[in-house]
Amino acid sequence: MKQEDRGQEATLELEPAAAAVMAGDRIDSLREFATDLAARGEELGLIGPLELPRLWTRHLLNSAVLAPLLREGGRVADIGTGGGMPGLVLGILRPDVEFFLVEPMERRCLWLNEQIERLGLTNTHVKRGRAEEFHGAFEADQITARAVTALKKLVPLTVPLLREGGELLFLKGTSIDAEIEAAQKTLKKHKVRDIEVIELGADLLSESTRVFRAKVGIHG
Ligand SMILES: C[S@@+](CC[C@H](N)C(=O)[O-])C[C@H]1O[C@@H](n2cnc3c(N)ncnc32)[C@H](O)[C@@H]1O
Repeated sequence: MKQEDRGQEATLELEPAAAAVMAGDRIDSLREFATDLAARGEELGLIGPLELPRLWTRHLLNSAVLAPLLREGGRVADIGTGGGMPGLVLGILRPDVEFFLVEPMERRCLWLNEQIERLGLTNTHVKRGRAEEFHGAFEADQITARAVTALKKLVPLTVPLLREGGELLFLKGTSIDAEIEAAQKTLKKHKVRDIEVIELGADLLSESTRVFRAKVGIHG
């Protein structure tokens, strides 16, 4: 084993027991993605140099907590997928759902398409461009996003991509209450209702995840 390989092995987080519980029979594909992301993610600018020791908990499983919230047979648009979180992870975990991964950066789209092909994910498709470029081009039942922008800007980018009665599911940090406060006018304007902030993963992960969940429109 080369010296640099030993160095990487020492810093990469061991797979937590929760991974197999959360991924079920999709665990092998999730492991394949984790291995490639750990090996090439930093070089490709997909994850920061400090992320390897928390790749599973902070990135892969933090994304995976959304999987049980996705509607069976529905269509999900993940906005700003970057290196794959949460959209590609969810595409692995929920083969019954169709995913559109919306990402403007060419290099990231190439990476996502490579992973989709390698893992044989026939349910997952990359849409290269900014969310606003797809307004009127397609509709989703649910929209996911992580670390793209604050709620006040994210809502106008995403709501036009949602069908009536569709749902927003945004992975957010501790700033979410302040973000909701700052976005009050925008939320009202875009008919965002039934707003909840839910904590997910507390039973399985050392760190739970905060999710902004809301419906959009008058019906459904
Ligand atoms: C900080 S990265 C987060 C990537 C990934 N969601 C994650 O959590 O690891 C933000 C991503 O959003 C993308 N992005 C920024 N503005 C966007 C827009 N208007 N529509 C779609 N994607 C956007 C960027 O290209 C980038 O890949």
